[in-house]
Amino acid sequence: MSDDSSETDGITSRTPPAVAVVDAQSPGNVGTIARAMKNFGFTDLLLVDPPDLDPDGEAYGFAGHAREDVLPNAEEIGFDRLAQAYHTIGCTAVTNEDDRSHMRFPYSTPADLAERLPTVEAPTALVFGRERVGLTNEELARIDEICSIPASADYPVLNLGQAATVTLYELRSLTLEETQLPDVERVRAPEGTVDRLYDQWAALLEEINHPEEKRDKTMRMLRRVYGRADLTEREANTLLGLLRRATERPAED
Ligand SMILES: C[S@@+](CC[C@H](N)C(=O)[O-])C[C@H]1O[C@@H](n2cnc3c(N)ncnc32)[C@H](O)[C@@H]1O
Repeated sequence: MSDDSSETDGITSRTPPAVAVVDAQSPGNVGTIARAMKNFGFTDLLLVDPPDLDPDGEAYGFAGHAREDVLPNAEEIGFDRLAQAYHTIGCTAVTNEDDRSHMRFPYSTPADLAERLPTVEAPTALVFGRERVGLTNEELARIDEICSIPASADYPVLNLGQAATVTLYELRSLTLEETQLPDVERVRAPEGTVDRLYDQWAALLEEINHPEEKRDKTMRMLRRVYGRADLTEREANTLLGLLRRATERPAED
C-alpha cells in the first residue's frame, strides 16, 4: 500500500476485506466468486481488467443471488490503484521449486489471516489471479503479503472459484445470528425439562416393576444416552409426553 494517503480518498477501512480479481478470463469465475462473497458476507468486488459481464451471460448465471448486488456493484480498478489504495493480500499456490520464487515469506494461510485481519486498520483487498497463470511475478512483487491455502504438495492449485470460496469461508465474519444456523443454546432442552424426563423414567421403571437392584444402573445409562443425544427442547418434550402416556396407561388385565 502506498504512503500517499490521497490514494485512499473515498476508501474507508472495511471489515470484511474487498475481493479483487485480476484479469479473470472467464466471466463464470467472476460469477462464482461473487456468489461465494454473498454466501460469506463480503460485499466489495474489485475487478482488474474484467471480461465482459453481460447480464445475460455466465457471470450473472453463476452468481445466484449475488446478481442482485455484489456483481452489479463490482468496481473496475487498475492494478496500480489497487496496489496503492489497499493493503493487498495476494492469494497464490506454490506448485514447484521454480514457483517458490513467487512465494514471499512470511506467508499466511487463510486461517492465520482470519485471526489477524480484524486488527488490520487499512482498507484491505484479497487479490486472486488468473485461472491459467495466476498472478504474475511483477504483480506479486507489488503486493503487501501472501496468502496460500494449504493443499496437497502433489497438487496444491485450486481453481480460481474454489480458492476464493475456501479463503472467504475462512475469513467470514458472520455472527451466528447472521447465518442460517439455529442458536444451539436457544433450542437445547433446559435442564429442568431433562430432569423431568429422568423423573418420568424413574416412574416408568417403577410402573413396570423393573428390578430394584438394577434401577440405579439403568438410570445412569439413560443419563449417559440422553447426555450424548444433546436433546432439543422439542425432542425432550415429545419423549416426556410419550413416557407420561406409558406411565399413566391403565394396567392391562
Ligand atoms: C488456477 S489458479 C492459477 C494457477 C497458476 N498456474 C498459479 O500457479 O498461480 C487461479 C488462482 O486461484 C488462487 N489459488 C489457487 N490455488 C491456491 C492456493 N492453494 N492458495 C491460494 N490461492 C490459490 C490464486 O489466486 C490463483 O491465482
